[in-house]
Amino acid sequence: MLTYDVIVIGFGKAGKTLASKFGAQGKKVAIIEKDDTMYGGTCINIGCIPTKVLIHSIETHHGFDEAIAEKNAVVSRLRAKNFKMLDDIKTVDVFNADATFSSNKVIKIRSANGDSQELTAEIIIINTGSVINTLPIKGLTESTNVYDSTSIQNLKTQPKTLGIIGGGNIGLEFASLFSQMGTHVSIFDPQERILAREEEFVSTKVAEYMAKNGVQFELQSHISEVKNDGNHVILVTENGEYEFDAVLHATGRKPNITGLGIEHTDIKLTERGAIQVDEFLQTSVPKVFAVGDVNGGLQFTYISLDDSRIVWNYLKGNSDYSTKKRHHVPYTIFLNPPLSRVGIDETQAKEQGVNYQSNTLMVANMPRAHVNSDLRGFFKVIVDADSHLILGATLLSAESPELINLIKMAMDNKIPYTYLQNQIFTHPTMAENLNDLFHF
Ligand SMILES: Cc1cc2nc3c(=O)[nH]c(=O)nc-3n(C[C@H](O)[C@H](O)[C@H](O)COP(=O)(O)OP(=O)(O)OC[C@H]3O[C@@H](n4cnc5c(N)ncnc54)[C@H](O)[C@@H]3O)c2cc1C
Ligand SMILES: NC(=O)c1ccc[n+]([C@@H]2O[C@H](COP(=O)([O-])OP(=O)(O)OC[C@H]3O[C@@H](n4cnc5c(N)ncnc54)[C@H](O)[C@@H]3O)[C@@H](O)[C@H]2O)c1
Repeated sequence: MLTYDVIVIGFGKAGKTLASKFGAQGKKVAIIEKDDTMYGGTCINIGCIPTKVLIHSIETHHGFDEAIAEKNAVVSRLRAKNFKMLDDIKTVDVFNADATFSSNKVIKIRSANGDSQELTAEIIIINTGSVINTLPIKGLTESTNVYDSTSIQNLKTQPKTLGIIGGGNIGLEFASLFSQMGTHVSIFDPQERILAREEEFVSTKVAEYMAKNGVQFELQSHISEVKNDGNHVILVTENGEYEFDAVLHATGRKPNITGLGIEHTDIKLTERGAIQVDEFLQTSVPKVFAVGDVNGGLQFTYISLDDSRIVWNYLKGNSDYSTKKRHHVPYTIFLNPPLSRVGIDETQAKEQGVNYQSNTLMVANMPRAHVNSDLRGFFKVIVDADSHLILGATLLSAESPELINLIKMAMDNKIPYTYLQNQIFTHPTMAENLNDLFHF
């Protein structure tokens, strides 16, 4: 049995950050990653980074083959860099093996060649991420030319037509990507409108821009079967049959606990199959933590990173910050133009009975938008009319993924909107429009 100070299962954002920090302090750390194409985790290898390289490449007028090559180059570079970052630390051992709990504090690791050994540590960090939620639709897994968010990134040729099952973050981002390449895309989703959690006019505007790129929406539709006709894929719905060169299914991701041997421990699961944690991400076993997607929280890389901060501080005896104190989590869906959100929107302000004011500014009225020759979108904010604090913002525009972080910072630091109204901003930028946006 090998004894460590800390064992990390999974090379995701939180796990690698903690392994690196403990290693830098001279702690003996084992980090176990079962897949040698996944050093750095989902984000770097099959998630955020490759998808955004593809989007950026296509938006800067590269073709399909070039975009795929660029994506492969970036991913290989970052994967190698991530591996080296930990492998170079003397007290950190990186194992390429499958990890399973034998008991609360003992992990059995098995490498591809069948070798196995047992490891133990007082502190164990579970960072096994999430896996694709494959719906039990007849023929979905058996049909050819049907892809998930990972396999579609390795397509050899650009499909002329693409059907997408699921109009969530992944479905919409791939729809935007492929439609900009000239592929005819159709999105199938049971909901009445895309982005159902956003205000209706946001959904309408996003749908309008996507439709201009040729995206078709098959909403309130239910797929009963997926089948092949030669090389084509047929989606069978109550409204008829639809034929495509390729189909992507993207209907959510679920915490990855398969094969972890949770049944050999006292770790509890939530009703939804995530690892149950407290506000410091500690499981029901003391000093065993679950960080990132596996604990059932928001599935973003920056949440996994924030989880690592909470665990790090907690283990250093600082319990000032916890998930209970995590506020104003922003997000961006990388469409064209991108949609970025933080805080509450007007519908939620009304529901909460807040005395609010709202303001909307159209991108077409912004000088920088004319420089960029992109007049699409709007900025909308909600403020508290009494305290002057910012309650939320929805930005549908170029550069919104950067701008939203500025608004989040103002919200976190309780900076009143009047400050942004009178702040000096460089010109011509999209940020300078915050002056007018906060002018009520
Ligand atoms: C297509 C796509 C696009 C995305 N885009 C964005 C985005 O733009 N922005 C954003 O913030 N988020 C995005 N996300 C979400 C983001 O990627 C995830 O929330 C984040 O990567 C989760 O990280 P994690 O720390 O939970 O673990 P992960 O990075 O998922 O790492 C878990 C690791 O554990 C390994 N593992 C699992 N089980 C075992 C075991 N038993 N033994 C050993 N190793 C094991 C896995 O192989 C994996 O490498 C995207 C996701 C996808 C799929
Ligand atoms: N930009 C980003 O930050 C980013 C990008 C991609 C993914 N992600 C993360 O990855 C997670 C997973 O993304 P996702 O798009 O798979 O999940 P999601 O939860 O965002 O969307 C799932 C979609 O599938 C639809 N759906 C459910 N059942 C269906 C059915 N039978 N037929 C057709 N559609 C059906 C839902 O209505 C929903 O629109 C996201 O929740 C997000 O946290 C983030």
